[in-house]
Amino acid sequence: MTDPTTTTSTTTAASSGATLEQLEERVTARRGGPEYGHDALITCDRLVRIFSADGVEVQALQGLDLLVRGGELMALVGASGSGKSTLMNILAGLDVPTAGAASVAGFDLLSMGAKERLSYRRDVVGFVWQQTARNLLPYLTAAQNVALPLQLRGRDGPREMRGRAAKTARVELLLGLMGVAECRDRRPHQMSGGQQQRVAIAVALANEPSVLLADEPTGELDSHTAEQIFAAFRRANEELGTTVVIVTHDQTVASEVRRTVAIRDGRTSTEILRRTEVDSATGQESLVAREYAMLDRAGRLQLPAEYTEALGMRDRVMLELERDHIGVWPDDT
Ligand SMILES: Nc1ncnc2c1ncn2[C@@H]1O[C@H](COP(=O)(O)OP(=O)(O)OP(=O)(O)O)[C@@H](O)[C@H]1O
Repeated sequence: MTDPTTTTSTTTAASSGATLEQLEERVTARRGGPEYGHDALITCDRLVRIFSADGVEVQALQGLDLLVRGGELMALVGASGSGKSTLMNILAGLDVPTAGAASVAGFDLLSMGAKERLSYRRDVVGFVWQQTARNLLPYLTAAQNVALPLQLRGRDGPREMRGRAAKTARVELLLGLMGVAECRDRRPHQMSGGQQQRVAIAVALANEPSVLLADEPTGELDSHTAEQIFAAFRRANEELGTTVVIVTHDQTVASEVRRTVAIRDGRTSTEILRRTEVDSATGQESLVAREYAMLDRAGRLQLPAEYTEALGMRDRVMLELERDHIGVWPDDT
């Protein structure tokens, strides 16, 4: 490895030595490449959301990039105020970003009109909120709550779902899948918090959404009940193929998914991927987790605070391009 202290210019290391023709070729090749997020179900591209309250601006999202592929079950984590709920409200179609781009299942979340937004919220995304009371209508039974979205879709829905028998069958199927079939004729106040949340997931799944969004769905529940709720999300993901995004503070939930994305100061900062590895000698399976930092489209990287603080890195760092990695050193001038 070269001694970083002798390096005078590092930012041009990647391009130094390239001829003008080679640089032009690289730019042309990049232009012809696939669009960002072309194969993703959810694409957030440099998403910005600024709130103004009493003349004060709050930048809740500061250029957030996120791609979620169809069929994923993933968790979003982050400190209070990092922008998780703001992102969920945008993905749910309840709020509109200030700038950037966001699309879900081909719907452009910035440009869609009122009518399109309504059908997006009714048919493309389902959501489950933390407050159990917010998810269900108190004067309807569990079965009636699940049937409501099907009735609201009415004539716009698929032909095979228009008859009363088909609707009843779907309600039964979803309540069964969520393990709350016995609650079908009960109103919310006659159910436990956990049962209410599982009925809420059934409601959210009624119109076969592409994406199920949940904002702290286990926040009001004890850990055993939280596990049951998480198992219900997993069943929705595995048996119905629904893409699931869960915002959670719950470490158990976050560690049970294959992908956990952390948000910091309105941007995605790190990501943990978990995969099953089989020991070639013993044949034993184990779950291996690996943490990654996010590199945004402009090449910006957020270094973990504990790393930069440990080495006293501030304002400026030195970079060195090596054959298979980039070195980062504290500025010693
Ligand atoms: N409607 C609003 N008006 C003004 N500021 C807002 C509004 N909604 C959110 N904010 C601010 O935006 C930032 C991000 O808030 P957000 O609710 O998205 O964070 P969060 O990560 O979900 O936090 P928590 O985990 O506490 O729910 C915070 O500083 C918050 O005060």
